Amino acid sequence: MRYGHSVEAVRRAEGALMARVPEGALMQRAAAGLAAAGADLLGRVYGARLVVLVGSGSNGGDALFAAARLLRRGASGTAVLLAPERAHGEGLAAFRAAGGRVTGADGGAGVIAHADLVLDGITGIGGKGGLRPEAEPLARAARESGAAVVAVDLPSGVDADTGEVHGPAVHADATVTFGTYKPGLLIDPAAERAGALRLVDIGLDPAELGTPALEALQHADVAALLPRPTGESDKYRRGVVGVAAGSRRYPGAAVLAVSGALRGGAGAVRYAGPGGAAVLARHPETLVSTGSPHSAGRVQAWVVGPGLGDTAEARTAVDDALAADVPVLVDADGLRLLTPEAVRRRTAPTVLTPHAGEAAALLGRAREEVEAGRLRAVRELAARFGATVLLKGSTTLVADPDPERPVRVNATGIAWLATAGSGDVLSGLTGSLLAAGLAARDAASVGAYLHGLAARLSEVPLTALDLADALPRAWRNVSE
Ligand SMILES: NC(=O)C1=CN([C@@H]2O[C@H](COP(=O)(O)OP(=O)(O)OC[C@H]3O[C@@H](n4cnc5c(N)ncnc54)[C@H](O)[C@@H]3O)[C@@H](O)[C@H]2O)[C@@H](O)CC1
Ligand SMILES: [K+]
Repeated sequence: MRYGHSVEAVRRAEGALMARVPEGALMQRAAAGLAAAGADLLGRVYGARLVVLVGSGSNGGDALFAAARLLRRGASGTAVLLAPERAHGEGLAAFRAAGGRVTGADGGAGVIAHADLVLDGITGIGGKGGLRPEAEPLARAARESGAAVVAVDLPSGVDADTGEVHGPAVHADATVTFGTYKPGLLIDPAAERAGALRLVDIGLDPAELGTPALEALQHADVAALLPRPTGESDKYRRGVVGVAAGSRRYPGAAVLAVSGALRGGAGAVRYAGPGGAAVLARHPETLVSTGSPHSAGRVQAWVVGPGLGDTAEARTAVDDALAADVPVLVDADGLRLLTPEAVRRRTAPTVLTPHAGEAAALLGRAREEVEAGRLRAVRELAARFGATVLLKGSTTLVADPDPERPVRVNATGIAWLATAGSGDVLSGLTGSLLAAGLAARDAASVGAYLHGLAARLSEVPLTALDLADALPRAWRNVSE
């Protein structure tokens, strides 16, 4: 598992550790890790040209000490001081002693143009708001130069706790972060500014960090959660997933949701609705009925919504599924037929899987607002509906109705997933994991993980059916 902790938690753990170690020791650990990452990126340190962007806090101190280490290995460097009177004194002294030159913000763009490596030490976890006006041209110059841009702890200008970006921010090729990941490094739009992530252990005590704000499953976590048949399993004990999707108008959604469901580990898939003929043509193993979920027979979880349309039958399908005392996943058209009260009344878990536009409609807000503040939106939806909410996007988030539990973030997705029907496959897959017995947030986060991985393992441009076909490869990939 990869964890992200809030700034408050980091400050608390750092404070406790600082009381136990000699003054300056943490900054030296940070600087050593940062210098090592810089050296790896450069390949050859001797003769490399460095530029250090230095703000007024300890983030600049880290950058200056790291640069001093690289200068002692034969690099040359210039520090661009954004607040000359407030730059980290000891860091600056070490940098000068190692032969570093110093300039003001005005001289920055010129040196950046010839740099091999730019260290962004403008702000870290102490930063508020976007970059200040004097820093903006430097961030732009860094991005336009051929230099590798390494953010120190965080790309300056992004919000560490939420992943929001208020105004201009540094765009890094890599970020070297200290002690623990910060939520902003894992959630878009900030995550996209961070580039490749590298975590440097500075000795923070996990007990002092406390419960993370965010967690991201890794291969081993997913492998441990995947349902596996045992010697005693039969198809019913493995779980039956019901799919109420598709309509006369959109029969394809039925086929795609069933495709995902067949690859999610349940023992059998029941389909209920008007798309049965199309489903059987592609998946003869499906148990098909034409009525609503109520008359479809026993299942351990329902998936309702993809391609349902907004007819009376669609409404009945959603109401029927919600009335069943089993986990229910509601997606796409189904989301438009929901009320928070109907979801809150349920005792079995409910999973909602909106994309940003659907989430915006549920919250009564603009889509851009949801995209800019994904963490806030997913938490708010989970609280309002008392449901597990999977907010789709480049960094998919899964929030539990219990606000104390960390939000899960999935980073396996790729841009090619934005293709028609891809969400239908995800619904079927996640519903199948629910039917196989996974808890709601595990089913949602494992579903998102496998779905993204399947995309990575597919030929591109990919189609939704390719994704379903690639799921066994994703399954194998995490299990190996
Ligand atoms: N506290 C610790 O024990 C350690 C801290 N470390 C580093 O210290 C950083 C935190 O240091 P600080 O608390 O000094 O905070 P920062 O260095 O992140 O920034 C705070 C300073 O920036 C100014 N500032 C705030 N928003 C700004 C903006 N938008 N534009 C320009 N300036 C802005 C503030 O006035 C303040 O002077 C971490 O991110 C990490 O890099 C590391 O050295 C490891 C140890
Ligand atoms: K930074």
